[in-house]
Amino acid sequence: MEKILEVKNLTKRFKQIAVNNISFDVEKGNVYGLLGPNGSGKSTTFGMLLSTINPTSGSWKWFGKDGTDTDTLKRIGAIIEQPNFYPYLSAEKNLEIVATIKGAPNSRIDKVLETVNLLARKKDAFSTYSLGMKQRLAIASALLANPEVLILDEPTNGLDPEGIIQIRDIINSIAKSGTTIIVASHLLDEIEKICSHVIVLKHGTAIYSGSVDAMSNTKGFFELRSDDKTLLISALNGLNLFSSVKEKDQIVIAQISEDISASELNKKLFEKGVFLSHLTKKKESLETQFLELVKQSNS
Ligand SMILES: Nc1ncnc2c1ncn2[C@@H]1O[C@H](COP(=O)(O)OP(=O)(O)OP(=O)(O)O)[C@@H](O)[C@H]1O
Repeated sequence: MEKILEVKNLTKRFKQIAVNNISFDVEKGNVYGLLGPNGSGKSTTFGMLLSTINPTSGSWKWFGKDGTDTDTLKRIGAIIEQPNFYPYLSAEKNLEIVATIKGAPNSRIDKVLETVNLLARKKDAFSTYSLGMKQRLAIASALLANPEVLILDEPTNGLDPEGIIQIRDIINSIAKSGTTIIVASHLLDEIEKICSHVIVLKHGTAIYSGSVDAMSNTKGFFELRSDDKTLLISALNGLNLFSSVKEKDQIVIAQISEDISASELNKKLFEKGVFLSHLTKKKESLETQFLELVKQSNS
């Protein structure tokens, strides 16, 4: 798989450490999330990768080339802060100005407005746009020069639920067209819905880097109940299928280490003389696993 970005031991220290020795790769065609609470170093990371903040140490390559020069920047569409559009000009006229600055052809304007669902409103003044429409226009503007990578910093900040869904759908459709996307967010739900890969930042340190699927890749657990709890627990322990067997509020919880279906387990327990009054197979939500990950990094 072609590498778009390779980051090695990137560090930024202001008075305090903002980004602490992070390394990750971005492969072509995927959507990467930089996930972390406010102040965890997301914007600083983008700033360094876009050459607006000097790193303290570390290195990176865009498209196999060291650092970020002007040629590289032409291949990247980024929205780090709300761009300044002229309020009294239409979306179309604003994009004409951006197209001239970026050297993009005006023929791209309708195409990018269509991508962000603003084509029908292109003649309207920017000042009449809702916050969600303004954000969508910013995305259109970043797409004008047909970038290979799109970088978005908290793209749904301040938007209502409908606006959030619209932005999310647009990001998903841009990703489907093959553009690599790196998006920073403090919202786990957003990352889960948009991204294939995630780098979790905490106080500037990457505490997880990998696929979103792998982050949620536990086999889950069974909840079981039986009149003879002692026999149930000893039978479960004897099966060697579980990493732990615990009791919680009259329910026995068995963390699965070897894949097994509920019906297979029921049969095995029945053979050992255990009669179940309750059996369900569950999986922790990504949120629970995320909190577990953050907790582990504290210890
Ligand atoms: N110019 C600066 N001077 C001093 N400290 C800074 C500067 N920029 C950022 N920081 C600090 O670096 C840390 C990381 O900030 P950063 O903005 O990168 O985090 P973030 O995850 O993007 O959060 P947010 O979403 O709130 O912007 C914070 O402690 C912040 O106060």
